[in-house]
Amino acid sequence: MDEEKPGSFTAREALFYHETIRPGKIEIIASKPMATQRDLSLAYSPGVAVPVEAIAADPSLAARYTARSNLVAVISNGTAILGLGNLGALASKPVMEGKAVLFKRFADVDSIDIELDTEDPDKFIEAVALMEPTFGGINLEDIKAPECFIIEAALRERMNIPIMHDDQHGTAIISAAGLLNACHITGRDLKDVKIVVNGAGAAAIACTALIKALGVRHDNVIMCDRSGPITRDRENLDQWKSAHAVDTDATSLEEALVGADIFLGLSAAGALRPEWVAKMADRPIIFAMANPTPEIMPDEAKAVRPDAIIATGRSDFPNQVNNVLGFPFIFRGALDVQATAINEEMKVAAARAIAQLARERVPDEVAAAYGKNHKFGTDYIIPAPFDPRLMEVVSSAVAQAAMDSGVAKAPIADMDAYRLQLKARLNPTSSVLTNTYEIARAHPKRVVFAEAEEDVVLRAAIQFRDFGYGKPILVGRTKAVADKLHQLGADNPGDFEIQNSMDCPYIPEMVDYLYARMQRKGYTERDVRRMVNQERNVFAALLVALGHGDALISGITRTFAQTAREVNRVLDPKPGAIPFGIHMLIGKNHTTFLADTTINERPSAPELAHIAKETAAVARRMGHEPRVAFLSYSTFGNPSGQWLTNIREAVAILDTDDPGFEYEGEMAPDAALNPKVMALYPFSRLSGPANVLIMPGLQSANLSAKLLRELAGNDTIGPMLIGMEKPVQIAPMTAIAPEVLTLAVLASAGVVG
Ligand SMILES: NC(=O)C1=CN([C@@H]2O[C@H](COP(=O)(O)OP(=O)(O)OC[C@H]3O[C@@H](n4cnc5c(N)ncnc54)[C@H](OP(=O)(O)O)[C@@H]3O)[C@@H](O)[C@H]2O)C=CC1
Ligand SMILES: CC(=O)C(=O)O
Ligand SMILES: [Mg+2]
Repeated sequence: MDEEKPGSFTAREALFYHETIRPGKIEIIASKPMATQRDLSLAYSPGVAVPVEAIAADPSLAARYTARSNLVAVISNGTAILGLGNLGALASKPVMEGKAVLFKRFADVDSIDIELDTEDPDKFIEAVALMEPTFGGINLEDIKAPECFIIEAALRERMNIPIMHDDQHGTAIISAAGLLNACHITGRDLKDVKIVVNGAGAAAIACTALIKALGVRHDNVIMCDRSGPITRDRENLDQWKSAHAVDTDATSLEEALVGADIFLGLSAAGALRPEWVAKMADRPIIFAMANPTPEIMPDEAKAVRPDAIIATGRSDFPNQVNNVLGFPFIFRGALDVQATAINEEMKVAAARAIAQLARERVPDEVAAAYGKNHKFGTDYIIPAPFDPRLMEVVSSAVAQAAMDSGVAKAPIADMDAYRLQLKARLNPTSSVLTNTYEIARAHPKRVVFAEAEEDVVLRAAIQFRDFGYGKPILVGRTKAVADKLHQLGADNPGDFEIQNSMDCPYIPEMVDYLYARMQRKGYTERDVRRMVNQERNVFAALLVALGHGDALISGITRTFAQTAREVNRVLDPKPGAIPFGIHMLIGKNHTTFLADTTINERPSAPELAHIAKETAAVARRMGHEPRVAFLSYSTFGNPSGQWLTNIREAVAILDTDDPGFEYEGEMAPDAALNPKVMALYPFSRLSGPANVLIMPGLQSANLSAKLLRELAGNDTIGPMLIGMEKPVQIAPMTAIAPEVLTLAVLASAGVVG
């Protein structure tokens, strides 16, 4: 590979990536504790004998007591590594490790690579078949044709778990999805299109079979291999190639391409020349899918045919048609229903689900990951691999098709619940917030977005409306906001309520209201009028104060302190309340509330007690039974120190108030969170690890929230502002649209505020 690859990486960087941290790309992590003698006894001898005997008596229990049902082998012999050819089993290992990582990253499927050093299909088949007890599924990879067809067919016959040769069927599903969409965009009907397929190996044969099953006519497809078009009169064709032979006068790829609508390349780097592309039909569709270097580079094709839709297998160009969009999600769905096979119905369902997804609005996580706004069209015919919706949409479609076609051993009873579970599987935040989203949807409120001219805010507001969480009220210059709504592709942009302080009918009542509050603080009516007209947070807060909106979200364009100051001119704390902030930390298996992370520098004992009660109430509203720990560097007086008094007094206040939840303190984080350390304090009133942590001061609180996010990889929501008379949320200036949306939904659902 060249040393410099424009816009992406050098060969040295690729080697460094593979070498650094630890060699390779995977490691195995235990899913159970293995810290004590007891853990050892349970996990290994003698405890392990119990599940052994249970599985011997009932093999289906392997799904319950072992990792098998979520474990897929990626198996190759290295005879067709990407488009690099037969470089042997060992050399294929980086690709197979990579596929294993993609299984985990995109669909939470555990996966291990296996490289078999044989080109003999019989030996390969025997080796894989013997591994059936180990795996819930087998993903065959980079095995050349025609051996791959023999191997896959034999294994499907012999084994009772899903087997898929990814280069055949994964690729076929994705390219079919891309093709459906490219034809839709160019106004073509599959039954009329003329296609040239270059390559007649594993991927090409399977892709061609699938598009024919979807309606492309046999005689409209010319397949070429290294010797040119595969015609009926060619000799020595194997059964897989001859199945796609046609009668044609074309004697070369170049001739076959004259007037063709579509080029499907599954062959080798540079196999397609620009001058041949020039002879294709109007608005040609070019899928140059050879990896790592396509049959033609997109800029070369565009130079001769600016009207073309171009896709490659690579992630550094638009339209990545690559089986990574398929295999993780196809196996996820197949494993979840314990499918005995991956059949045609499941493949077609996956292809249609992927094609449909590309036509829907792209969420902001994806726009943020790719640094651009994908919109269905020439440069976006297929979803991007980091699109978090893929798992929910594709896996559920595959699972449903497996059930409908009778290959599911464990059908799913509640598909809606399964979809939610899929969504939560990669993103624990979404499961933690499911309730909140439902509450917001059930009682939609009017939320004022104070900074609607900002892209992130406007995207959040659009989704707030489109997902049915409530009615956004957009504050900004009317034309600027309206233009942005068009730019961002909002549906029915005219339906949004835009409030502009320059022409707002509520200005007189706003000025009266604010003047009454500020006249004895040294402000003239004119000062107040200017403030209402010029300070968007003041104007937005006034909309809420006067009942023209129910909640307020701001924070993107000013610091937290400044935004809070402006809002405070208009809105007061709730009677008797102390405003403070909560960060919610979401890990894979825990949700923790941390307070006050935002406002009170050294809270007094009554303030700490108040913060504890309010935070416990928020935790409960979000579905968590609160166990509150007042944190300190000291656990029950050890070591002693001068800063403990107000924490102890706060605990004493709760003792008197009997607040109806568990609390304890003062304690260090390990005594609050680690069961073994907790056991040293049997008198502690916490029945389990704390999930609400009341911090002794702002320094430690704010630092902890940020450290836990940066170093421990927790997802963080917040700060969530508590204690204002109307729900107000102030997003961090660095927030992206999904974070703004979450805060808006939390405010609207009345869960915080
Ligand atoms: N984007 C994606 O997701 C995927 C892309 N691919 C790519 O598809 C290609 C083929 O992979 P796979 O099917 O697994 O491999 P195979 O070894 O099974 O097949 C290779 C095929 O390509 C043909 N071929 C090679 N060079 C040329 C050429 N210059 N002109 C015409 N045909 C040629 C071979 O012809 P012959 O039969 O005459 O030897 C053979 O039919 C690879 O580049 C691979 O990276 C594969 C899977 C997924
Ligand atoms: C993507 C893939 O599987 C290949 O190129 O072989
Ligand atoms: Mg492959």
